[in-house]
Amino acid sequence: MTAQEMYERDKVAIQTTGLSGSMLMENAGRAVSDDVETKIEKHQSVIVLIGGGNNGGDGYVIARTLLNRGYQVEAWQVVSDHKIQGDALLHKEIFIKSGYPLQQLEELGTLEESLEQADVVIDSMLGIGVKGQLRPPFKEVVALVNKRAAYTIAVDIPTGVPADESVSEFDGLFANHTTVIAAPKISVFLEHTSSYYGEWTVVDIGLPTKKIPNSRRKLWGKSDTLSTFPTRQAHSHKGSHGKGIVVGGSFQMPGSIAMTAKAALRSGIGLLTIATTSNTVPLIAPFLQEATFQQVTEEGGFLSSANVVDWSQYNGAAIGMGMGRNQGSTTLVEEIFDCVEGPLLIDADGLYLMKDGLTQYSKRKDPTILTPHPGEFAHLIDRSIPEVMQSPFCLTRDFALQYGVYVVLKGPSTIITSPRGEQCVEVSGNAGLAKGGSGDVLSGILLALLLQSNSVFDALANGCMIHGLTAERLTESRHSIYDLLATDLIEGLPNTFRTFSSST
Ligand SMILES: NC(=O)C1=CN([C@@H]2O[C@H](COP(=O)(O)OP(=O)(O)OC[C@H]3O[C@@H](n4cnc5c(N)ncnc54)[C@H](OP(=O)(O)O)[C@@H]3O)[C@@H](O)[C@H]2O)[C@@H](O)CC1
Ligand SMILES: [K+]
Repeated sequence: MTAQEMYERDKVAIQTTGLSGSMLMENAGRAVSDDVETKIEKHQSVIVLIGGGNNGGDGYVIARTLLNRGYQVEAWQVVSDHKIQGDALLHKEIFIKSGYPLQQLEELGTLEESLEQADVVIDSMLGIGVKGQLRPPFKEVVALVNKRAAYTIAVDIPTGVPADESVSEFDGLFANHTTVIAAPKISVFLEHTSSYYGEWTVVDIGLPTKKIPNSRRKLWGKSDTLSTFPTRQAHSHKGSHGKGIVVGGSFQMPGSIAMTAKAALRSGIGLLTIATTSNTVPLIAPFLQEATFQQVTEEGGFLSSANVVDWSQYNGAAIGMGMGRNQGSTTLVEEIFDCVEGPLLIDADGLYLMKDGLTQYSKRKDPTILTPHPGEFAHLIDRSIPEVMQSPFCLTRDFALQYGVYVVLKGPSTIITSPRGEQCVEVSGNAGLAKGGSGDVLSGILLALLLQSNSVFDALANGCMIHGLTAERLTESRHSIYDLLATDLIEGLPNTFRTFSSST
C-alpha cells in the first residue's frame, strides 16, 4: 500500500462501519503489543518513544498494554504537549489515568542516559505521515537510537522512512524488527528502504475487509500458490501440458539455454524443443535427452534469421537466454514476434534485441512477458538503475500499460505486473540466487507453468514462488547462499513441486 491508500482504507472503514479512529488505534496498539511480546522478555527494560501524530498514539496504547502485562516500560513523549491531539490525546489520557508515568523529552542527554540502560527500544515516533527530511527533535533522537545497540522494534514503519517509492533523501531509524500495521507499505520492498525495516511482520487491526477498497497490489503468498497451482489430470498426455520452444544460446554461452530447457522439463512441460546454434547442440544435447532440437541459421556463432522453424506448431516460446547481443539476431526476434502463437517470454539478451521494436512488438494478440532484472529494465526505458530501484512499482506499471505486456521485474522482491496494471510482489528466495544462471532457470519454470495454467498472472507469480522457495529449501539443507548454483536449483525443483502439485 501507499500511504494514501492506507489513509483511504482507514477512512472508508470508519465511515462505513462506525468503527472510530480511536478504536482502530486501540486495535493497532494491542496487535503490535502481542507481536512485541514474542520478541522480548519480562526482565528486559523497554523504552517506548512517542511522537506527535497517530503513530505516537499507537505508542501510548503499546506502553499501557505492556505495562498492564507486567513489562518494565518507560514511555517517552518526544514532542511538546500541544502536538498531541485527537485520538492520540485520548490515548495519552487513558495512559495517564491508568496510573503510569510519562517522561517528557526536554534535553537529549537525559533520554540518552535512559537509552543506554534500555534493552529494547520501541519506535512509535513517526509512521506513514512523515514528510520530507526529519526535523528536530526526531533527527537527533533517531541518530541516538541508531548508534545504540538495543534491540529496536519500529511500529508500522521505522521513523523517517518514507512509505512510498520515489523518495531518495531521508534519515531513517534502523530497526531490528518492524511490526507493520494492516498491510505492508511500498517501502518494505525497495532496495534503498527495506534494510531499515529489519525483519517484518504484519498485524491485523480489524479493518473490515469486505468494505474497504480492493488493493491494486498483492503480496503473493504460499496460500495463493496452493490455491492456483495447475492440477494434472490423471488422463492427460504430453500434449495436454504444452509444447514449448526455447530460443537462445551462442558459441560463448551454451549453458544458459540448457538450464532454461532443463528447468522447463523439470517444471512439467509436455514437450520441449531447443532452437539454438549448431555448435551449441552437441555441447548440451547429452544432458537433455528429453528435448528435441532445431538448428537455427547463424552468423559468427550467433543466431540469425531462422526461417527453418515452423513456429506455429508450438504453444509458447521463451527467447533470449545466452543469445548474445549481435544485431544480426534482431531479424530472428522479429520473426518470432510475428509467428509464435501463445505466450511469448523474452529474457536477457532478447530484451536488448527487442528494444527498438517495442511499439511494433506490443501489437501481439497473445500474452507477451518480459522478465528483466533492474539493469535490463533500466536499459529498456532509458533510465538509470538507481531510478528503477527507487520507483519500481510505478515504472513497471507505466511500461506494462503502455506496451500491453506483462513485466516480471526480478530482484529480492520480484514485482509482477499485468498489462492492465495489476501488480503482485513475491519475496521468496535468498542471496544464493544472486548469481549467473538463476534467471535462465526462472525462464524455464515460467514457460512451463505458462503452458499449464489458465492465468498468465498466476503462472508468473507461482513460477517466481517455486524458484525462490527452491533456493530457500536448498540452503536450509544441502547448500549455502555461497555455493548454491543455478544447476542445483534445477535439481531442487522436484522437492518444491512435491509440495504444491496434485493430480485429479
Ligand atoms: N486511523 C488511522 O489512520 C490509523 C493510523 N494508525 C497509525 O497512525 C500512523 C499515521 O498517523 P499520522 O497520519 O498522524 O502520521 P504520523 O506518521 O504519526 O506522522 C504525523 C506527525 O509527524 C510529524 N512530521 C511529519 N513529517 C515530519 C518530519 N519530516 N519531521 C518531523 N516531524 C514530522 C507531523 O508533525 P507536523 O508536520 O504536523 O508538525 C505529525 O505530528 C500510522 O503509521 C499508524 O502507526 C493506526 O493507529 C491505525 C489507525
Ligand atoms: K515508527
